[in-house]
Amino acid sequence: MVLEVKGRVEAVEGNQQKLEVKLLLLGANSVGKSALTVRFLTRRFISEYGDIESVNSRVERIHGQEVCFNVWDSLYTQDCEKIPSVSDKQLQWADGIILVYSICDHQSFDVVRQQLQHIRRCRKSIPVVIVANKRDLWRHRSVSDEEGCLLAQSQSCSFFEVSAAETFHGVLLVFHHLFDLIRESRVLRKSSAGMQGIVRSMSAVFWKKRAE
Ligand SMILES: Nc1nc2c(ncn2[C@@H]2O[C@H](COP(=O)(O)OP(=O)(O)OP(=O)(O)O)[C@@H](O)[C@H]2O)c(=O)[nH]1
Repeated sequence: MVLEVKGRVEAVEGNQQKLEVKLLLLGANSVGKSALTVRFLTRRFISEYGDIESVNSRVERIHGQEVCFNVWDSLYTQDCEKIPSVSDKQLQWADGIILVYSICDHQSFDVVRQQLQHIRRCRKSIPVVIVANKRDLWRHRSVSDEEGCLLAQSQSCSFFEVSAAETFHGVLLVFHHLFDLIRESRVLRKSSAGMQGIVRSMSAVFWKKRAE
């Protein structure tokens, strides 16, 4: 079940504003999307998770500011004829994406590669973090960390290897890092919109003067 969530910035007590970010988790079946989500939201690791697609929230204070994380834990549908199980709705909704694969499953790495290609075609500059999960199962590794790193570098993404089963902090780092990327990209968008505004006003003055 997918629950719709509120707007982007909400006023809270006084003049302070609560920042809101929307994070989408994608990746093949059983790579640990729910495990990562639940770890981040509750600090806990539970070994089994239902097949429920959901958006859940958690509010945190980062650098003195309230941040509401809305996390969409998606389901991978194998029978999808279209590009691997990423809908337009998901891509329009998200401020940032976490692409998850399991280090023990090379096919799940291929799914991430395909999903990333699709994402870059639709939303070229959306912040993306690639997460190689199940690091605790290194004895069964079939994807090297170099492969993950190279893919991330080639598509301007960040890369983390974690274990949702083992630690909360590694998982927290992923979500916080994505939050930082989203904040930077918003600042960049704002300043480029500001520049465009200045250029527009200057050219309006210029053309007005020429017309006089
Ligand atoms: N050893 C180990 N097992 C993990 C880890 N993360 C998840 N799992 C296990 O992998 C299985 C699948 O995890 P899920 O979180 O349900 O994976 P998912 O990607 O949400 O799967 P779908 O809901 O099918 O899309 C579960 O049995 C988890 O307990 C991890 O870091 N290490």
